[in-house]
Amino acid sequence: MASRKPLIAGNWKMNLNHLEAIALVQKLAFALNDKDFDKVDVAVLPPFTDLRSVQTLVDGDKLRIVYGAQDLSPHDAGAYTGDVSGVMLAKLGCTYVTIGHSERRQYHDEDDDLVNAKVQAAYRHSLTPILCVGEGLAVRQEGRHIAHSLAQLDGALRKITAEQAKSIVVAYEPVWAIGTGEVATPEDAQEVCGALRVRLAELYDTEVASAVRILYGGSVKSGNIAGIMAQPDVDGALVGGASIDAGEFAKICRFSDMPG
Ligand SMILES: O=C(CO)COP(=O)(O)O
Repeated sequence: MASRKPLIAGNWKMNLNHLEAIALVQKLAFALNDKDFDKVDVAVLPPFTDLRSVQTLVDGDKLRIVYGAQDLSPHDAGAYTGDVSGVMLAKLGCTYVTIGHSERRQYHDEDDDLVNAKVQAAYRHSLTPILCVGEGLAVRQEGRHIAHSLAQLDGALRKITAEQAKSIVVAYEPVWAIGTGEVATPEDAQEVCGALRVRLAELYDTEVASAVRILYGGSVKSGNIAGIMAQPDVDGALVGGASIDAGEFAKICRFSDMPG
């Protein structure tokens, strides 16, 4: 069994300007210490417009916080007005890029083919995808949540080699739990995260399956993180709303101190 270092990633969504971004990362750096970073990887995923400011702060103060973007273009350069490429994100020192978030699937009609093209683009530029999968309420009520999430995983990983897949981060984010305060139970999270790991073993092998970090996302707070992290196939969290409050996010990063 590979030991997987937990990852707590904060998806700021469309919140915080570059000055607010600097303030938040400074507060977070102040709240966390080396012992925390030895136990957990901490990432922030700000809007594109904040990335340069975050890079300057992280580099200048040699912070152990890493950062990434919330999306990227499937193309590397060219006439794609408004898009941002993996080349640009890599140049800004991004470690991660979120791909296939349900809000992109919903509001920008992103399908599995586009998600797959974006995953390939991320790997072309040595960015680690945080691939988001997860079902909406209707699918959950029909009991098809596992099949739905596995199909999204299959679609995203087409043409991705075992060597590449080993480093991917998969985030299970049931849409009905995002921003609703309706957190999945730890058992719900484990059920799908476990099934995703089994699928990784089927698509590749057990080495890949045991290396990949699988996160849970959806109304994660300091009060529910411990129970979620206690699940064997949950290796971290993708945090939305609670990640733009430095104190609350720091508590989530210290999940081992939180009551279960
Ligand atoms: O979408 C999410 C993270 O990507 C989850 O958002 P909330 O934590 O606000 O529910």
